[in-house]
Amino acid sequence: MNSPGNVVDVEELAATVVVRRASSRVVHKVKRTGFYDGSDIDNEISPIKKRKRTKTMAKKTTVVAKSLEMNIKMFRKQGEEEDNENAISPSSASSPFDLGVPSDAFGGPEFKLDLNGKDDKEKVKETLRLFNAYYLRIAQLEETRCGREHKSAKSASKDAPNKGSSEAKSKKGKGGGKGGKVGTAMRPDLKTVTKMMQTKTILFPEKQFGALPGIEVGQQFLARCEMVALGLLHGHWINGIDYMSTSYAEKEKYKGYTFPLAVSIVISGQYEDDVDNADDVVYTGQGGNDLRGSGQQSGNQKLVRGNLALKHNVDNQVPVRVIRGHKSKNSLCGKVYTYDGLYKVVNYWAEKGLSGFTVYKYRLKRLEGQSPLTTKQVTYSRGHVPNCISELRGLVCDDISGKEEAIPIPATNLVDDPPVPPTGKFNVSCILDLHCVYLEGKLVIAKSVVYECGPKCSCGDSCVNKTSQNGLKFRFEVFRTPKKGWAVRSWDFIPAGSPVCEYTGILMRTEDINNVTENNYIFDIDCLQTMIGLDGREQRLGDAAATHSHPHVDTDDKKLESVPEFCIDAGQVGNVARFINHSCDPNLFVQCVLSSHQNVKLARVMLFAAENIPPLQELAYDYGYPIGSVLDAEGNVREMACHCGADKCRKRLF
Ligand SMILES: C[S@@+](CC[C@H](N)C(=O)[O-])C[C@H]1O[C@@H](n2cnc3c(N)ncnc32)[C@H](O)[C@@H]1O
Repeated sequence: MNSPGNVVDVEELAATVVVRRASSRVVHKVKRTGFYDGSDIDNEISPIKKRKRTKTMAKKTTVVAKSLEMNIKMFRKQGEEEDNENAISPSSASSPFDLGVPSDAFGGPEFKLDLNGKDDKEKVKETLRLFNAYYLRIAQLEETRCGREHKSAKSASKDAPNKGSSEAKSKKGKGGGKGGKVGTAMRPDLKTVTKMMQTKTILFPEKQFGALPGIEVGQQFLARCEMVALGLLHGHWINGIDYMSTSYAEKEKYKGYTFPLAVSIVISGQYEDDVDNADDVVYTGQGGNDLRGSGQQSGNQKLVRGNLALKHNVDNQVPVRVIRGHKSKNSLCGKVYTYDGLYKVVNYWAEKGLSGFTVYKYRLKRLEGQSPLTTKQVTYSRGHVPNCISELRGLVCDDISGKEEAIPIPATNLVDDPPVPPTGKFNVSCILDLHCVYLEGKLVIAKSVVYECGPKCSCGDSCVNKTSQNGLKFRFEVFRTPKKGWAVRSWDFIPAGSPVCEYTGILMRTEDINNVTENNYIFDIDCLQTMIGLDGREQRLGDAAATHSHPHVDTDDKKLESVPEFCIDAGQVGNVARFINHSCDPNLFVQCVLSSHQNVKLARVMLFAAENIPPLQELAYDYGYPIGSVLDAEGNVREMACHCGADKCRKRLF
């Protein structure tokens, strides 16, 4: 496979243009999607090429073009000077990644990282969780800062209209805020990396070649910075090649190796199909690109920096880690990155490229004995992500929601003979109408309770503090499993922290269902119990203030109510959540949400993505039953075997 356009990630580069140009815009983006999704990159760059423009568009385009030019210059200079070392560096005085946020902004429990006693996989998970926590907090702070500065710049220009607004202009130009100027907001993801460097929470801070423990083939990332946070990628958030510089030659453990030496490459594949023959790759080196996204060469490539490093991988027989970018509408820069494992750099050569300039090519061959490529797994083992419902094998129902949800939820059954559809009535919200703290529409960790704006708030439908009320965002499928009955998966990539769905059903008093023995669809609304850590329940992390000031949490409640007063019974009626199974290593977490009322005993129950979830991976949360806590009608302890398949499976559901 030939992999064009892997020299520089122009989309990443362009993203910085947009962000620097107008902070308020970025904030808007961040608000809408959580991660800056880069969806306006094309809109920003392509106008350069468009002939028909309005006057405003032409002006806007000039600004963008100038900014792009500046970024390109900065990028080139950086590339020349830095030899790829620490391109994202908190120590650099002129670093565009200065944090500029109050140091007390990160006091919450979500910013703690304790890797003691954790295995490699858990360390990766925890580090990514921390990345998300920092990211969302920083995005929120940026939003506040930019809003404040724009407001003060505006009022300054109002106050001094006759001075040619020089004061206002200077305010606008220089910006009073820490860590950025008005109109020069920085990307929260880059700031997040800086924060993680400062707090020494990058998982593998030292560059090293080879596989990194806990990072598995097929793991997906929303942004390059997530990979930087782990150490999978290091220095550069734009370059396609990350390498160890000549300074490593002085280290004893690298005696005998020639440096620079490449550790990872990013292939910015444009199409899913690119990966079909992905065991064998011809990779184009770096340099000589016009950096404008045309993919065209505008000069000769040289055998320096990353290109020289890859040559040394051939000479030293050192493999590189390969990361592929795939288009995705849910992600920063419109891409999701997948770690595809280690590749041997077999050989290299120089040739005249299509534009007549010299390019370096490297043949890469995937090392044997690694887990199969996930894209192949998706295609051949798990079945490929269908384009439409008619492609589904074993289809037993077109839409279990009966058009109640905006996106249909098909059900498939390749297990039963004859195949049967799931039973039960569908309902999008809890029957008996019951009814915050979102950071950019996402949550990275369960809080005691999240307060959302309700229907009586004047904020309107577009309010970001109504995230859980906006219906399904992802395409789900209910499918039959051999050992767990029905299960749910998504056809879309689900970014960490996204609301997935609510758990709906009939709202019941717990005492009324206590005599019902066989109902596997009861969800205790145990928000109060988890808030105050009753009955051995794990106390959810959250702001203590909310807990203590809550009108429905008083001392008597604490004493009396170790059993939740209410529950949601989805046995007969419910939505897609009733088919979501338990896992001892879950990819979802449970969150209590209050919106139209303040009674925590009747909170809504939402499921959120605990990590980046690739398409077709089964969705699951931890049911959280303490072993021995479920009794039958005679009071005997009931047992149920767990078939979640997690490495650390507890073997019993209850
Ligand atoms: C809320 S329902 C989930 C959907 C269910 N699988 C179905 O077919 O409708 C909960 C029930 O699913 C099954 N289940 C969920 N997770 C399981 C697991 N990890 N291992 C075994 N059974 C599981 C158990 O029967 C459990 O009582």
